[in-house]
Amino acid sequence: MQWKHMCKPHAFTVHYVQRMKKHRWRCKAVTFWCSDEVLCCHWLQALNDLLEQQTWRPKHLLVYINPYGGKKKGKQIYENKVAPLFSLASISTEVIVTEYANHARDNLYEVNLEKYDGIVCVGGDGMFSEVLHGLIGRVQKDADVDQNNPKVPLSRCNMRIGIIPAGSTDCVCFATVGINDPVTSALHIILGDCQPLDVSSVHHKNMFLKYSVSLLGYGFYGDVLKGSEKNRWLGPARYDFSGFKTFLSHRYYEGTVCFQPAKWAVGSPRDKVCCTFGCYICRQSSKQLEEQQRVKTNGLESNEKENWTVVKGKFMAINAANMSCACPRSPRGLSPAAHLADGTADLILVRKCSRLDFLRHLIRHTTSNNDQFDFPFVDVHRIKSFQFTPKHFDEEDTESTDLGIIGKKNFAQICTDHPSCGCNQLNSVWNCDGETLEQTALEMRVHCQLIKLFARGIEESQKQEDDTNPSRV
Ligand SMILES: CCCCCCCCCCCCC/C=C/[C@@H](O)[C@H](COP(=O)(O)O)NC(=O)CCCCCCCCCCCCCCC
Ligand SMILES: Nc1ncnc2c1ncn2[C@@H]1O[C@H](COP(=O)(O)OP(=O)(O)O)[C@@H](O)[C@H]1O
Ligand SMILES: [Ca+2]
Repeated sequence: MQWKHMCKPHAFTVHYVQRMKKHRWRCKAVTFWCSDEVLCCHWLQALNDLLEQQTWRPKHLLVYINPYGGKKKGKQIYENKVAPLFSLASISTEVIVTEYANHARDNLYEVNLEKYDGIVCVGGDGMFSEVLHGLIGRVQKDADVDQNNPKVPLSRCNMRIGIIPAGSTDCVCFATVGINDPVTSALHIILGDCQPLDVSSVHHKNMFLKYSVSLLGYGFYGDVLKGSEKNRWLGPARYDFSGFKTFLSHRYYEGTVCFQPAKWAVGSPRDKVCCTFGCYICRQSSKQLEEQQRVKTNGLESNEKENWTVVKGKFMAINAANMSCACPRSPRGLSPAAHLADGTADLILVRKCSRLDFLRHLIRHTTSNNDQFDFPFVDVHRIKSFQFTPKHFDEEDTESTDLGIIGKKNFAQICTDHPSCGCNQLNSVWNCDGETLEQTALEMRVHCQLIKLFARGIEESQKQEDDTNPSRV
């Protein structure tokens, strides 16, 4: 709210949020005029008192900008679209434009977090991942939690993160806000929205590798990412180019997947209902998970061996989606019914199939009412953890096999398995929220609601949600 002193009559301006089409929000203003100065002051006082009571709204923010993300417009987007809104809302900021990869992550280990009510990340999913690792790592360090222990319960992060989309895919923003629009994201931050988010930890034996909030994918999405890296100069189009090439190469990879189903979970990956604002399934599932954990720690349940399901095979893709992974390329995402905060991930196994079938499966990601899981070569499971071991995995010789390059000894074997492609690529790489992982054998575990975002999930479409009859927040 802003007040302008005008000689006569007296006036003040209220800025508010208006909902537009397709989850877009805009800041609008209305000016109230009054000839009675005392009455005007009373109104101002009352409105300011109401604003003061909204303690969940941030007042001090720490902002990291990746100037090289997406179309390299991060700094411009922040300065032109976001900073003016923050100053209108009387939010003070400390802005750091990153100078090198991992600058934001390293900085978060040093900075005095108590000075801030939240962190803002201007960039893509890779930049968000950096901030995520900095914040979670910092909180574990302060709480003396060993991140290398895959079984240890992690300490929750209360500091919220806001994402201003300025990257290539921006799927974390799209899947939590409903649109990649810097102004909309800035308004969610200003209003102090809060959306808890599941985070998966990824380990190789007893070594911590990475956290993932969106996609942990092997095979197709790993190869797309790897192939895109040398074409970073193409900007966001590098993924389409690499996607096309990866599709043509039509590789499959052998290995064993073991997973633990999330038995407590209320929903299933084939549900028609999606995760929305105030999601009932997230609330119910996380409550049941907490109850299950309470029973376990109280020793009321015998230490029964937890069920593991084992699937061995030849896979085009193995995708663990912590959230829908909706993005402009795929508006419903890799797993449309996945939830943001239910403590589970959806494990999608796409087995070896023909090129045409794989194309049909991919195309279904782009349309709104087709089920991409409705194929005999696709299985999907709601899980709490999984492990993957590639077939060509030599414990003694991890490094050379992890590079995926076969030695002479194995060559005959790959030629019979893989006659057509003529490549010597045995293993794929993992795509972990847009970063490639060195190791191919790994385990993943979901940590329910480990972090919080300045977002509120996807609001269900309302009839009045159009430009002619907008609704106000
Ligand atoms: C035929 C068209 C098929 C389109 C299928 C689209 C599926 C898209 C699913 C997207 C999942 C996104 C998960 C998020 C990953 C991000 O973390 C991560 C990093 O983002 P950042 O750069 O912002 O930091 N992004 C990515 O890994 C990019 C994944 C993009 C995949 C695009 C695949 C395009 C496939 C095109 C196939 C074309 C076949 C044509 C045959 C004639
Ligand atoms: N100043 C910088 N110089 C080089 N790389 C950076 C810098 N700041 C961040 N990065 C890295 O750039 C990568 C991609 O950033 P991101 O914002 O996700 O863009 P995109 O969506 O185009 O991939 C991330 O891995 C991040 O760590
Ligand atoms: Ca989830």
